[in-house]
Amino acid sequence: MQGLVVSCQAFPGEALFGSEYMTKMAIAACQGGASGIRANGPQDIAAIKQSVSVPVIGLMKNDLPGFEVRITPTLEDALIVHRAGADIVAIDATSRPRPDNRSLSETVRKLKELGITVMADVSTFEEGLNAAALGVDYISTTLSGYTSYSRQIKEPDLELVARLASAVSVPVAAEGRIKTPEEAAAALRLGASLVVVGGAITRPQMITAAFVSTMNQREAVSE
Ligand SMILES: CC(=O)N[C@H](C=O)[C@@H](O)[C@H](O)[C@H](O)COP(=O)(O)O
Repeated sequence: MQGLVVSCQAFPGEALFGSEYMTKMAIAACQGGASGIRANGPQDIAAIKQSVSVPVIGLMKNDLPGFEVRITPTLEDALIVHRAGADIVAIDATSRPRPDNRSLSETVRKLKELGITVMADVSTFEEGLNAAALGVDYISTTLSGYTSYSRQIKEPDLELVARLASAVSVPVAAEGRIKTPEEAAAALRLGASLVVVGGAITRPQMITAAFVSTMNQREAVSE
């Protein structure tokens, strides 16, 4: 898979929460030329798979008390995502403790034994190298800025994209805080095979808030 992957995710409390809305988002993304969809939870994954022909990267966000890992944190979660029909299963590929007490390496080994295609969501260069050595199929910069020890920047971490793309042989996805087509194109120039864009395409409340905030700043300047 190459090109633009649109992440279609909404959570309880968001106006577009629900598989029906996420499926429509996925169809709209495909009409616009998306090469893939990223989706959360077995219901959304199964519904989207029935409606689009592009590959689906599935994950399962699971917030378990006492654990920081939340993107498909256990082997069982990964198998649920796989059974729901995901073509690629995205998992947290940090070394933080996992709720099922399995190491990342054991989790990847079991998934690969089952022939499952794995995307490693990482927050640092070292985590990317480690994931590549474990035999994952894709590496994504998803978690940069979302672990306490990774780079904390407001922009997409294109430096991490470039470093990983030049160091590993598996495809690298640029993911996280990509807001403009120009940033997405820059990620490709830096070596990304895929660019995953979520909120900037599929979260209208976030897009609206960005408009409102910038408009308010301009008003404040002209007052
Ligand atoms: C950190 C985390 O939990 N990321 C999640 C991963 O699936 C999603 O909440 C993001 O929307 C996705 O990564 C796309 O990123 P952005 O919405 O910034 O384009």
